[in-house]
Amino acid sequence: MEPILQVQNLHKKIGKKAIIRDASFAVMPGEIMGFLGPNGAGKTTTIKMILGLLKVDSGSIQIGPYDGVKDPERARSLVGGIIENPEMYGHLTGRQNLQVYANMCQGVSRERIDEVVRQVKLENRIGDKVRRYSLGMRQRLGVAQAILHRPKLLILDEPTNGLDPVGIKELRDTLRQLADEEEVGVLISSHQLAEMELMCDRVCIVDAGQIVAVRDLRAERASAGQSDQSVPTLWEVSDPQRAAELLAALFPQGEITPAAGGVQLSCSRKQRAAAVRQLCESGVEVYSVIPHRTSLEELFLETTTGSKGQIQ
Ligand SMILES: Nc1ncnc2c1ncn2[C@@H]1O[C@H](COP(=O)(O)OP(=O)(O)OP(=O)(O)O)[C@@H](O)[C@H]1O
Repeated sequence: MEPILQVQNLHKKIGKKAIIRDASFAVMPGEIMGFLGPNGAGKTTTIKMILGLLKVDSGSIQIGPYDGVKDPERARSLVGGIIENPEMYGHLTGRQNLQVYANMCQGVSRERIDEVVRQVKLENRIGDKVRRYSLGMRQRLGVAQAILHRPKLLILDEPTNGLDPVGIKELRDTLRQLADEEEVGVLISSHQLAEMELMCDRVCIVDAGQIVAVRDLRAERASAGQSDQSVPTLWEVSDPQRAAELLAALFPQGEITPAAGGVQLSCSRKQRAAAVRQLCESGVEVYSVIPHRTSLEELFLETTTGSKGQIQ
């Protein structure tokens, strides 16, 4: 399968400052890709170049079969985007807003408007004036507007800003459905790491204008529980000292450290099963066994410096 977006060796200077340095990443059809980074890392600048709102200094942006730099119009016909809060007319209804936008696109029928309204689950409120909408409803109307022309790539810059948990979940469901059912590739920037961990198939972390990590969360989720890799594991037990002795006897190579309510020891799935048996047979009660996987927040903090404008 070919990527719907392929960014390669992208560079951008503003004034004398290098804002983006040699950035390369791809988004596949049907994939939700998180675009993460500290304030000032260069996310919006990259997104603006992909959307054709900012000139590229060097490097390439391929959108489907089209060259985004040399053939911007055709390339952008495949893209829908929202940068921060979508602009809407508050005195018009949701449907009228979509109609205004549809009039600027070619071939958007009334049926298509009905279809996107259903997709973003605004059927019950589409006849209300937009000034009465919650932020979450405005965001979903923004998504409806962005997908009216059936883009293959949807780009959202910080769409979860200011949304409450219900609004975030609704947006997540809408994007998941677009990715799964219509094979739309989604590039979404956000600072909400826990939310991105739930929403994204992969994440790309940018720091000081460079891509510093790409992580395949979907593959990690699929392999979780199946892989027999050794991972740091927290053992919450009735008698931590006795547990430490028993675990040390069972795994002489292992490093056992005290932890809240128990001990910590790295072990594989099979080793965990053997250890639980041993502890229980020896009269130590096991309350929980928690394998620890690196969270997105930990990866983010490890790979980013905070983009304090150190590049020139
Ligand atoms: N028009 C401009 N003139 C000068 N510097 C700019 C301009 N636009 C962006 N920058 C600088 O480029 C860097 C990257 O900004 P950008 O908005 O792309 O970051 P971001 O990752 O989207 O940050 P945030 O998470 O805060 O939105 C910042 O240092 C910013 O100050």
